[in-house]
Amino acid sequence: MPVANDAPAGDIERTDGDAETGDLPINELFQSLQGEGRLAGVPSVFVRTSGCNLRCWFCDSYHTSWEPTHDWFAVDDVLAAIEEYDADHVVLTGGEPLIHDASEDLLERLADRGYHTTVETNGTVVPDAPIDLASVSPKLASSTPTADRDPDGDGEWADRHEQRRLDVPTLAELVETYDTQLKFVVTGREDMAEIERLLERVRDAASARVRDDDVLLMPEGQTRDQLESTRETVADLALEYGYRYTPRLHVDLWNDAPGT
Ligand SMILES: C[S@@+](CC[C@H](N)C(=O)[O-])C[C@H]1O[C@@H](n2cnc3c(N)ncnc32)[C@H](O)[C@@H]1O
Ligand SMILES: Nc1nc2[nH]cc(C(=O)O)c2c(=O)[nH]1
Ligand code: SF4
Ligand SMILES: [Mg+2]
Repeated sequence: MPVANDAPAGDIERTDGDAETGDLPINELFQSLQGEGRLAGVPSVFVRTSGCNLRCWFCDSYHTSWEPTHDWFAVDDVLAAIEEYDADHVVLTGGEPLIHDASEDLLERLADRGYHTTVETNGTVVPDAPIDLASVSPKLASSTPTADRDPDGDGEWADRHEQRRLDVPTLAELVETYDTQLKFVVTGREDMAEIERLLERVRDAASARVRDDDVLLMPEGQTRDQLESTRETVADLALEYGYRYTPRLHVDLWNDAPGT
């Protein structure tokens, strides 16, 4: 049973800190099954930081990007909350977790304690920290919040999002530094040309190999109903192009319930 409001995160002491104190803005902390990627199905503790440098129109974590909410917690208290669960795997996500320096501290200390760490990231920042699986989700043109798709306004974020969303040298460095999966949110066949082009550029720029096996296509959709209309198309594209398909297991199981 996924844990939401009664999670230990609700019990850990709130600090009045800010970024300069080394604290982290935490939106939620809960246990669930990893729903996406190579480790789908593995029980994991999720730490969701708040704040993002991008604004995907489809963001399923609206309260970490478009309208961020959080409390500030000392890294010690985040660790204590994680340790209350019987889990070996920790997933650091957001928002964009790597825009916070304190994420590096958290990752170091999780590694010291023997946890397997996955970081869910948009691939625009290279951290200086140990990570077991970098789960990188580069953002395609179809993610840009143009005026007709902006959930919050009139396309004010479109230019900034467009300028920041892809950074090939950063993606290449992530691939070289970490065991990496590249997990693309796919809205339809139109996305494939950009994925192919981007992979070619990353493969040219990186000294490490990117196998087709490390490339995952994930259907866009925040709810079961939305996935109903994208998953088969995306599965067919994975077969056609020879990439991996990843489900969104948590959405299949619990729809869009918080803390899952
Ligand atoms: C909320 S993001 C947080 C981590 C990081 N900011 C990123 O985008 O990778 C977590 C994962 O959810 C994916 N995601 C967000 N909204 C989605 C949607 N509507 N459908 C499918 N995947 C989505 C992201 O691409 C990413 O892989
Ligand atoms: N169960 C579950 N698996 C996930 N994998 C990546 C997630 C994320 O939001 O980063 C996520 C999430 O929110 N829930
Ligand atoms: S990069 Fe991640 S957290 Fe940021 S808006 Fe896109 S999906 Fe949401
Ligand atoms: Mg999620």
